[in-house]
Amino acid sequence: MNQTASVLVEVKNIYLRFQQYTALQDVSLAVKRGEIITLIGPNGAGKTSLVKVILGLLSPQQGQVYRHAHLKIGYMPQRLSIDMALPLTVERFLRLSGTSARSQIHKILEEVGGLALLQRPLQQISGGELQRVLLARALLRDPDLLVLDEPIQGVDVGGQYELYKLISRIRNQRGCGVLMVSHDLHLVMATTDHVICLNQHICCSGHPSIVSRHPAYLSLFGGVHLPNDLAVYTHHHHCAEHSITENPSIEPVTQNSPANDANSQTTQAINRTLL
Ligand SMILES: Nc1ncnc2c1ncn2[C@@H]1O[C@H](COP(=O)(O)OP(=O)(O)OP(=O)(O)O)[C@@H](O)[C@H]1O
Repeated sequence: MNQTASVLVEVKNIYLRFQQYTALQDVSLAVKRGEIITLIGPNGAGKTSLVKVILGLLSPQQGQVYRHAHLKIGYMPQRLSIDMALPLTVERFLRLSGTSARSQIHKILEEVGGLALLQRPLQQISGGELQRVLLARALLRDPDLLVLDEPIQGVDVGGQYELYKLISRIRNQRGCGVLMVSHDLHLVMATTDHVICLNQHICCSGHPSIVSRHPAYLSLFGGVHLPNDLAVYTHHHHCAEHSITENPSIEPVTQNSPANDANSQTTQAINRTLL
């Protein structure tokens, strides 16, 4: 079996600088179909910047970005750039992303447990309800890859757990890949396959139970007592556990090769949904 066939996106050896400040150093990762990958790291670690590089919204100074041909991405941004004073129902807001079919909007809102919100004014719904609406918007394109930048913002603790369970259920039912950003590893532990701990570079990565005991993770997020019988994970800076060597169905799209039509359409579609 071709191990690289299910890779949806891959970035290799990314360096990103803002003027003199280096936000990302030698970062590599890949997301496969059916897999949930979580990026964790402290404030300013470069998580959103990395997401934007993957989406094609930021161009790194070095490195390569590959996206599967005709990849459809559903993106849930960290911040909603919309004037909340605008009188906009949830349904109208979802229609702004280009979907006119009412039945489709109903179906997706039902999937995220938000059908009752359909005719509610957007500015009156709670933080947790808004996150479900934003998730619905990301799903409207029937994405191969869901990219969720801090999906639990503004959600209370019980709601956070429910939202992660919902994301996991969506992955199981749709078989899409999920890349999400989180601040709290323990909340996502049960619902993520692979964690990447980022602090400009990749400090450690692997299964959440391993990362949660890794010295680099502990030095960033504070220690817990380790049981003696737990295996110690070997730390690799700049590791790329899903590295691929060759895949004709994966297309390079960064600076050394112009974006093809499908990829530029993806980027345009993402930009449209950013409002
Ligand atoms: N457009 C920009 N111009 C200059 N600096 C930027 C820009 N975007 C991000 N940065 C800087 O890059 C660093 C990484 O920012 P980024 O938003 O990627 O971090 P983050 O890990 O997502 O943080 P948070 O958890 O607080 O959202 C920060 O120091 C930020 O100030």
